[in-house]
Order: sequence, then structure tokens, then C-alpha cells
Amino acid sequence: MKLDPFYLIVDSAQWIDRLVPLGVKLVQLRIKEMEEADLRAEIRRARETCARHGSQLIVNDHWRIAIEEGCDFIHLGQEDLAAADLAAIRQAGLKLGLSTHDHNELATALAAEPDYVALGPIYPTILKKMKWAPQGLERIAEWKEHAAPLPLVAIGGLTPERIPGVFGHGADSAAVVTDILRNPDPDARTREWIEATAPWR
Ligand SMILES: Cc1ncc(COP(=O)(O)OP(=O)(O)O)c(N)n1
Ligand SMILES: Cc1nc(C(=O)O)sc1CCOP(=O)(O)O
Ligand SMILES: [Mg+2]
Repeated sequence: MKLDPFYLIVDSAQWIDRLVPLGVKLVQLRIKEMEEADLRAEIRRARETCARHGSQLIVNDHWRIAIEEGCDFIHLGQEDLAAADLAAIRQAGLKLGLSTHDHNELATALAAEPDYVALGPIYPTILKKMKWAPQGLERIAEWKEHAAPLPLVAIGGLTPERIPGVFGHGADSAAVVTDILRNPDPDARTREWIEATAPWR
């Protein structure tokens, strides 16, 4: 499976409505605190927008609703994975991306036979408190050796300026939140990302 090299992560369907039409082909909906009915509505709206634009939607965490809403790709962290019904996820035909931060987590992830593995945080991130120090670029190359032929997603503190280093060390896709959502001009920054990742598309 090939992932688009630009992997946008947003926290609302509104962001998806705004940024996907600019040409984003891979987007994760990552919503943390929300009533189930509202969450379901967000996921449904995100799925519809992505379907209209030929973009791949990945739903973070909420695998049951993703199945019920007819989504086809989810992302889980290690704790999410431990609590999830992997058989139900497979039975529903969903593709699965998994987070990893150390060798134990990588072994756990590979044993679950995911569709991609994510490694982070590559650089410091302000989005959430992490218990892992920044991994650095060399770690990407190390992860690639273990994870190949699965696609490898790099995440954490990424910017267009950091993209050549990330792909040069073997990442297949670069995931980003803050550099776009907190940018004074998110639309222009999204276009910059699309252009900066074009050589790897
Ligand atoms: C592409 C990608 N990589 C890692 C994560 C982090 O997932 P997780 O560890 O479950 O943390 P939360 O995002 O749920 O806070 C991700 N979402 N996407
Ligand atoms: C959500 C998330 N997970 C990470 C991990 O390492 O698993 S790093 C991260 C934050 C990514 O956001 P930003 O682009 O703002 O740094
Ligand atoms: Mg999670």
C-alpha cells in the first residue's frame, strides 16, 4: 500500500471541509473530547467530504464509530490497540495504522499486522505532552529496516523545511498538526506542504 507523503491531521470536520479541497489526499480526524452523537456527525461529515474529493480519511481512536459510519481506515495508539477488538476491526475490513515510540511498541505493532507504522515524536511537539524524547532522524532509518515493506509515517514537530530529512531517512509519509493548524495562513501552508512533498508523491 502506498500512502500519500503529506498526512494532515485535524481536529474537526470543518478543517477537512476547508483544507481537503486544496488537494490534501490523506487526512486524519483526531477528536479527543466530544459527545458521541456529535463525534458521529463529525466523522460522517469528514467521510463525505473525503469521498467527494478522492481523499483517504483515517479516523483516530474511535474505531467502533468508524466501522458503523462506513469508514475504511483507523489509527490507534498502543493503549487504544490493547483495548480494541482487532478481530472486529479486521472483520469490518478496516485498514489500520499504529503508533510506535520504542522497540517494544514496534514489536507489538508489527505483531498486529498493521497497514502502516508511525514513529514519533521525530522533533519536539507542542501538541501534546509526550513521555518520549524526540526520536531524531536516524531513528527513522532504523524503524524503516524493521517495518519495511510497511509504509512508515513520521510525526512530531514536522515542517516543510524538515521534510527532506524525514524522507531522506526513509519515511514514506509526514504527518503534521501544529505547523498547519496554528499557522497564520493554514491554506497557504497546506499548499506549501503539498508542493514540498511532491517529489515523494
Ligand atoms: C499518524 C499518527 N501517528 C501517531 C499518532 C498518535 O496516536 P496515539 O499514540 O494514540 O495518540 P493520540 O493521537 O490518540 O493522542 C496519531 N494520532 N497519528
Ligand atoms: C499526535 C501525536 N502523536 C505523536 C507520537 O509521537 O505518537 S506526536 C503527535 C503530535 C504531532 O503534532 P505536531 O505536528 O503538532 O507536532
Ligand atoms: Mg490514540
